[in-house]
Amino acid sequence: MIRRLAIIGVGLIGGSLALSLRRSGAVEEVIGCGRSAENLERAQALGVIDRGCHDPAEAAAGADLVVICVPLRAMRGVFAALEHAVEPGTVVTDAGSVKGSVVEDARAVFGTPPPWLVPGHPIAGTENSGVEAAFAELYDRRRVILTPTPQNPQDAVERVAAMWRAAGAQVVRMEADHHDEVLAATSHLPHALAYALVDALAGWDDRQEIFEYAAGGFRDFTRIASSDPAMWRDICTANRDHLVAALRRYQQDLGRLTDALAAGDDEQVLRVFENAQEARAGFLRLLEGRS
Ligand SMILES: NC(=O)c1ccc[n+]([C@@H]2O[C@H](COP(=O)([O-])OP(=O)(O)OC[C@H]3O[C@@H](n4cnc5c(N)ncnc54)[C@H](O)[C@@H]3O)[C@@H](O)[C@H]2O)c1
Ligand SMILES: O=C(O)C(=O)C[C@]1(C(=O)O)C=C[C@@H](O)C=C1
Repeated sequence: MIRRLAIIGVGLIGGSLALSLRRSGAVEEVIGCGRSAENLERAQALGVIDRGCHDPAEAAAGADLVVICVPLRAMRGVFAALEHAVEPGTVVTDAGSVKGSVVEDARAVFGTPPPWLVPGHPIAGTENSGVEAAFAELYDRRRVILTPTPQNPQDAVERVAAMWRAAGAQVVRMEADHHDEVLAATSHLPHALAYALVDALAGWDDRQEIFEYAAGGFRDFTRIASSDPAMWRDICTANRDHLVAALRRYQQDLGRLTDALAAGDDEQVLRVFENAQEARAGFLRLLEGRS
């Protein structure tokens, strides 16, 4: 049971966490921290938080768990605000989509990452932002990756893991750089490709006609290009090296497919499509296996 939970950044991710913990009866009181009074009032009206404030230090006072759910660019400022505010026994975690940059931010503010800060990342989300988009089921059977630092005591890591399990998620641990390499391929690359595709087509001369006759395939492929551009700028630049490597590798594969098509190598084109279909079926089985 969490007596007092502080959510810094009450949007899709933080709001959904509060709702899922309320659903399971795992939290007594939720304090929300944000910049705009209007958003905090909305969060309170939606039953996401019990009360709000603007200062992370005030939100953290007396909390047993603090979860930082702000865009990556705001992470360092929140750490600075928490520096002298975290009381003994309080554990802090975050939901940032890149973990190496969060540890770097912690080093920049604290020197050594503090024992009470356990970095984490829920692998769940949607293309919608803000507290209005939050829902209690977001983390059901989804993975949460924790990337503990050498400074973290075991009980702090376990406290964060127990919170995510109470929210419905399955928790795994990983080294931060490995996390960033894997997520570059499965999350950051697809987002970059979706944005790039829609941006490219929007710039073609006959764009009116292109969008006029696009349907389900185009909508499914590009859903994630509706995500918040600033948030994704932060994610892609925070994971620049791994994302650039993934993009270059993908460009090579796309180049080979382009060559096969241009050369009339229909067998090769079919091989690529068959491999992809089989691999995606395996991915869907993996997802179903978790439900
Ligand atoms: N959206 C996703 O699919 C997803 C999935 C997993 C993790 N994440 C990560 O979770 C974090 C939050 O993403 P989200 O989708 O909930 O975004 P969001 O825009 O829905 O919510 C972020 C909230 O933080 C607030 N905020 C910004 N700067 C702040 C500051 N300095 N102090 C306090 N509040 C501040 C914003 O006003 C907003 O209410 C990001 O770091 C993102 O990388 C996102
Ligand atoms: O489903 C979506 O819309 C998402 O973008 C969720 C998604 C992803 O799967 O890439 C996005 C960012 C995260 O850090 C984790 C999950």
